[in-house]
Amino acid sequence: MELILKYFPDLTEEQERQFAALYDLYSDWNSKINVISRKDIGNLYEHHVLHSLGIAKVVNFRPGTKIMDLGTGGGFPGIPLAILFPEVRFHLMDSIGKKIRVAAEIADSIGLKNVTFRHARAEEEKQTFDFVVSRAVMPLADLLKIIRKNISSKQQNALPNGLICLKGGELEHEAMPFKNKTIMWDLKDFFEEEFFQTKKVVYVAN
Ligand SMILES: C[S@@+](CC[C@H](N)C(=O)[O-])C[C@H]1O[C@@H](n2cnc3c(N)ncnc32)[C@H](O)[C@@H]1O
Repeated sequence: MELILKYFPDLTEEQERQFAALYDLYSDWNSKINVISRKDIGNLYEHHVLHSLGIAKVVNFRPGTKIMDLGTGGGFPGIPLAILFPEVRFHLMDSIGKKIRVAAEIADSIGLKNVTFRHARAEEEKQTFDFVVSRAVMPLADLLKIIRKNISSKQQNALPNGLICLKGGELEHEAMPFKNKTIMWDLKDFFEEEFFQTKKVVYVAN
């Protein structure tokens, strides 16, 4: 939890309480339904919560922004982002019902009011959003194909509407076809922990 305050020192008491509650909630739920690797639960704040918040280091979403988290699993990156941006609306989707249930239970336990959940494949979602966020779900090209229908043409942020992904490792190849619409940031420029050395935030404009 100190790690979150190290990089996001301006949290309200409510946000601090919500982030702090995540450890016990994920430990408990993860022992019943696997949403993150069991041996990684001790690294919850670094590998999952702070990693998700990497998106907030590159874009500051305006109040009223609508965001879909495609393949959220147990709520990453959607839940940490929803805590950080209480005035932004998040729609968390996953095709596996028991995972989205964990995300919904955790959001309910910490009193998150700006999140909706849907158990379905993203291909079936018809609503539109300013951004789609995603971590560890599928290659960029496949994501872009699915979400083309979900990106609203009305702009309300400094960054034009599009896809924002958390990715690791070599990406030049994957992003090549969309090179002129892509911006990449290295998370090591924001977070000093070793885990972030190779991690990136990738944005593709719609
Ligand atoms: C490796 S997990 C990552 C979960 C989470 N984003 C995280 O980083 O912890 C990938 C998730 O994507 C979901 N998924 C894959 N294809 C999907 C689709 N077409 N629509 C919705 N969810 C999908 C899977 O059910 C799975 O929960």
